[in-house]
Amino acid sequence: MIITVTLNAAIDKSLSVPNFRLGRRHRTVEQTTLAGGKGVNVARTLKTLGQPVIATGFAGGATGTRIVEQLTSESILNDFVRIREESRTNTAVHDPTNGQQTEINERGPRVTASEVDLFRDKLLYLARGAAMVVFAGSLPPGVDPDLYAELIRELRRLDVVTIVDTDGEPLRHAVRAEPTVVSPNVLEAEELVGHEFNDDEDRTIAVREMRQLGAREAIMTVADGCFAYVEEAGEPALMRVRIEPREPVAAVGAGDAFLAGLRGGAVRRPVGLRLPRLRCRVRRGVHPASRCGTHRPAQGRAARPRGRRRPSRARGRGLVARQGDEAATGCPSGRRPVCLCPPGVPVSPCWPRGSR
Ligand SMILES: O=P(O)(O)OC[C@@]1(O)O[C@H](CO)[C@@H](O)[C@@H]1O
Repeated sequence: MIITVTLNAAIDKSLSVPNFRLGRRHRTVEQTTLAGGKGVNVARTLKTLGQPVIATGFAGGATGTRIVEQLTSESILNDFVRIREESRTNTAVHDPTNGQQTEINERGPRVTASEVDLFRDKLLYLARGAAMVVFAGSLPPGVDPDLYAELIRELRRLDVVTIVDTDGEPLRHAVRAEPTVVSPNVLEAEELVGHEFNDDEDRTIAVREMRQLGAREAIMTVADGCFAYVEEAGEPALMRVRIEPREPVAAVGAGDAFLAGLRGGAVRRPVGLRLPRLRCRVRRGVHPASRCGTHRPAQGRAARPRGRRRPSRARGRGLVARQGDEAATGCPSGRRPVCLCPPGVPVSPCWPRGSR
């Protein structure tokens, strides 16, 4: 189970306004409203990918009720703390003539100390059945900027993976609490490390710096993918992942969907939080026998003699290929891989021993 935390949930209003100009009156040609906030968007994508997920956070007033009802109508499990003040509405204006988007986010409701206490209790209770908690988005007024950091420390004690995507002071505190992954966008990352990035070298240095600040892994999203410093079989690995450009459906929440896809793939794998090797420029190549050319099994596990394997959570859940699964793995050499591909990706072919 993955839990997503959205302390400043919103109704996202997206307006399509051709030839949008400041200081003028416009009429929309299209408009949509959707329950949002970064954690809610992550939950929606995880649900679409078939991952068990619960969305939590604060929801207040009629807008809060609307957020909860909309999530429920989308069959997204949710358990929000109801607060006295009204949840916010965020507005994005999209101009189809030039593709530009202008976003205006409200600050959100004032949350009281007792409402924060209720949330803390709820999260720590839910986390007992969770593999991962994703903290995403801004904090509403009244919430201590240290809250994410405090919860990350608590969750580390429960052995729960923590992912943080926020900005400003909450991000600075959170990264020092040693989360498993920190995942800001470029602007948020520049603010965190304290300098601007002019080229890819600066961006690569930045993900390394974020790791030095405390995060075990750092992933910085950019327009065409991400820069990442992650653990590969226990070793740190720097990666530049490029994603093929696609026709955008909506610009709001693209980074949240990216994070959900990446983490949804990682949660089922027993060790580390590996990036799928899709279109990665990595230090080591992909084995030529690879049918899909993108995946390989966990190193060491396939080579360990039978009977001496450490039990893994994923294997216990029957999520990885085992001895005798030739038909499933399509392994040409007869060696059985332990496939750690992300869900939804065909089972990886064999990665012979010692070929790395
Ligand atoms: O004000 P925050 O919490 O930083 O961001 C909120 C927000 O802009 O982020 C999402 C897109 O990433 C939207 O659903 C939402 O309105």
